[in-house]
Amino acid sequence: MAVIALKCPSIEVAVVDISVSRIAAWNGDQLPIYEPGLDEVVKQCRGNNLFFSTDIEKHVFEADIIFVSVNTPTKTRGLGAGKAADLTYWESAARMIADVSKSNKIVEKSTVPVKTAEAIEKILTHNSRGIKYQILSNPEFLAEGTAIQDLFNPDRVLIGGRETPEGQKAIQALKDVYAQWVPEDRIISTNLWSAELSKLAANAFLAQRISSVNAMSALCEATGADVSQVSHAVGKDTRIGPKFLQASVGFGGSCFQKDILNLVYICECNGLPEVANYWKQVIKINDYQKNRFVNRLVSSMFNTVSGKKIAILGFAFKKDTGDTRETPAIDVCKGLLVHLQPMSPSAVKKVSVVWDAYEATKDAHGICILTEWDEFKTLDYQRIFDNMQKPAFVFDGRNVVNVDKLREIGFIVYSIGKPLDPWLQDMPAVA
Ligand SMILES: NC(=O)c1ccc[n+]([C@@H]2O[C@H](COP(=O)([O-])OP(=O)(O)OC[C@H]3O[C@@H](n4cnc5c(N)ncnc54)[C@H](O)[C@@H]3O)[C@@H](O)[C@H]2O)c1
Ligand SMILES: O=c1ccn([C@@H]2O[C@H](COP(=O)(O)OP(=O)(O)O[C@H]3O[C@H](CO)[C@@H](O)[C@H](O)[C@H]3O)[C@@H](O)[C@H]2O)c(=O)[nH]1
Repeated sequence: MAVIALKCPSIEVAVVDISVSRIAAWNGDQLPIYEPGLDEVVKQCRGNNLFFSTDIEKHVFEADIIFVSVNTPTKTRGLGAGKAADLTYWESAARMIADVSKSNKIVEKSTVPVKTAEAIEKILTHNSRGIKYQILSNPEFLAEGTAIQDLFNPDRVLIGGRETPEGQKAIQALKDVYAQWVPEDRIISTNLWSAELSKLAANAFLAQRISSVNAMSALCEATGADVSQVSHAVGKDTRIGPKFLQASVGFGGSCFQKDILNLVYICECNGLPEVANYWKQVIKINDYQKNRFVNRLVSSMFNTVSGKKIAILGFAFKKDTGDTRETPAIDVCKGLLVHLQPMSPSAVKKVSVVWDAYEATKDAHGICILTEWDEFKTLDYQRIFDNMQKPAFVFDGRNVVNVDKLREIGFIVYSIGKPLDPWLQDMPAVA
């Protein structure tokens, strides 16, 4: 919304939220999320044509187009628990819109199950005060850490709407907003269901690439191949392409797992268990990869981490974001705590957080790199080695360190999908 405000000075953008603390932060000096370039955009527009408020009804009443971007987490209870998207927030927003809005254009910005627009349409129509609503699906494709660049220069903007004259008119109104900075040939319009499904499909395809390369990384370790070389060679095929082939400890973030589970649930509900199982494997391999990493670590360290200090470098789910939702680091840390013997309720207290990598690694037995922050590429590893217990281990879950250099210093190094350190060769790493 901040980028729309920046690119469309004639449009007034009001961002409203039920969270008082978040809105206060958006109006303050320290924005509630870290995202490169966002501060500049917000500070340039705020108070001019970009406003943050908790006065939801007032702004919804005044708006010509309403974007609904509420959270759609995985349901934790009841029908579809653990898979289906929880549309509670969406439904509550729709009911409020029906009560106060005078505009007919409602845009689905949140990632939602296919056919949500139909459900929303029903809520709105049954509560309408004479307005004939047009629901548009305009899913968001930005990635955290590169959000501003992604929004400035999107691969595509997708707008789905009804194939009626009124639907087409609404699509055109939203197209006119994006056309102020996005080339027209990148603004795609489809029917509603294609737009909703394309968002889930895109995330499933992206996550599938990561699970594919991660599955290869296990085979690389078993055979002596190097996953970076394999990715490079495979990605050179223009039909495959080089992006999203970086082996890792597993994908994280608030979107991939949630959206694939949602896709799986939709497949099951539509009587397509084979298709559901196909996509489930993407998540299973991701879980396998995180387990495999923990097992490698424990088995290398004489099969126990009790009484040991493990330094975790990086906790965010990727670099250049402060977001830790569904980060693989959570599962790795939990996995390590499970290996503590005896397991006690105080195990979680054995975790402490510090700012500095040198402090974290001091007297540690092992290091896990779980986020690919640039900082970790240029640390003084000799200094770190000198201050650690011996043998000193590095488990690189992001393939950021120079393995040869670290081995020269004296570290035992495990790097995902790379030829194994002799120390690890005879040790089991089954998940
Ligand atoms: N985070 C991303 O990078 C990203 C990218 C693409 C799509 N999405 C999708 O966008 C949606 C939102 O994701 P997010 O990461 O911003 O979630 P979030 O939980 O960080 O933010 C959602 C906000 O909605 C507010 N909210 C909930 N109900 C409300 C209501 N009735 N009225 C007003 N405000 C309400 C919450 O207070 C919260 O601040 C999800 O569907 C997600 O899948 C997110
Ligand atoms: O080659 C790769 C690329 C990514 N990742 C990991 O995959 C996760 C997701 O990364 P990324 O997709 O870059 O970030 P997100 O912000 O989760 O963005 C995804 O999810 C958003 C929310 O739906 C979509 O809008 C984006 O298009 C989609 O890329 C992170 O843990 C990355 O470390 C890898 O392990 N290897």
